[in-house]
Amino acid sequence: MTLTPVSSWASFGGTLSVHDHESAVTGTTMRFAVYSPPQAKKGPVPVLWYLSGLTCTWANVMEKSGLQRTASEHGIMIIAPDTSPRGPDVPDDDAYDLGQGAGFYLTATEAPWDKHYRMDQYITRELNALVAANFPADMKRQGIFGHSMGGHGALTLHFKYPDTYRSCSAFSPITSPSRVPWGEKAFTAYIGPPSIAWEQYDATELVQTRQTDAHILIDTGKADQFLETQLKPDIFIDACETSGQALTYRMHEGYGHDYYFIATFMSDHIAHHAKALKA
Ligand SMILES: N[C@@H](CCC(=O)N[C@@H](CS)C(=O)NCC(=O)O)C(=O)O
Repeated sequence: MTLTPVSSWASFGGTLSVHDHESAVTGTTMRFAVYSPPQAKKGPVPVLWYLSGLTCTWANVMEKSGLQRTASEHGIMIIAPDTSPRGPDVPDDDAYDLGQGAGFYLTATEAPWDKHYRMDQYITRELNALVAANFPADMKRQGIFGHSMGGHGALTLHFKYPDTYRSCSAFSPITSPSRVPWGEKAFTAYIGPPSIAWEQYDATELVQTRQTDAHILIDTGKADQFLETQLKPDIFIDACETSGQALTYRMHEGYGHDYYFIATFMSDHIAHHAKALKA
């Protein structure tokens, strides 16, 4: 698998680089970014995956969250994949919450989405192998976090692959997509009408049977415009209490759904993963 370099910048003693590659899983050219900390010049470092939200690419978190400073201090590599396959031949929708930019980290089974939309397989298998082969990454020490739709992706991939993604956190995640409009719309389009298949992509369902040894950290703003309609923290908090999943869920007065909020708490999240992965 060949990587095509797109851009590269020095940052906090490390390197932020962007790469393209042909994906056998999505059948498209995929783009992702890597922040490699200075410690990676001496040997493999822990890897932290950041899954972005609706409408985003690799760029939002790398340009707006300021993660490079703390990732550099802790010696953590950060990988930011795209949020969907893209291109003129990839099905799309006029709405921002379906199609390109809205892959929901699942494998679509419904036409026309089923040909390219396989973001969970892309991230857990193909991009994982690419990172292992091309970067000084210690693949035995991986964590995962994300925002909104990407927070949902991080939670579900952690519950499904706890031995791969040993630590987990999220900013303003959708925690029960089966019960909210964003999820209902995307799941119906990608995997068909409500069925047992919905449960395997729903963090609130997964935590009931697949609770892990990790301590999950979640931050959400009390002024988030999606709080009551799309995020519904209480459903997930209750499910974690019932199943015994360790969770710290912090609600922050005045903060919204944006990267000003994420930037405020980014260093806490990287420190949380560094501690769990013993960076
Ligand atoms: N722009 C959309 C909302 C999409 C949105 O808020 N996306 C979040 C993730 S769910 C985001 O991170 N947007 C990009 C950014 O803030 O840089 C709308 O019209 O309501």
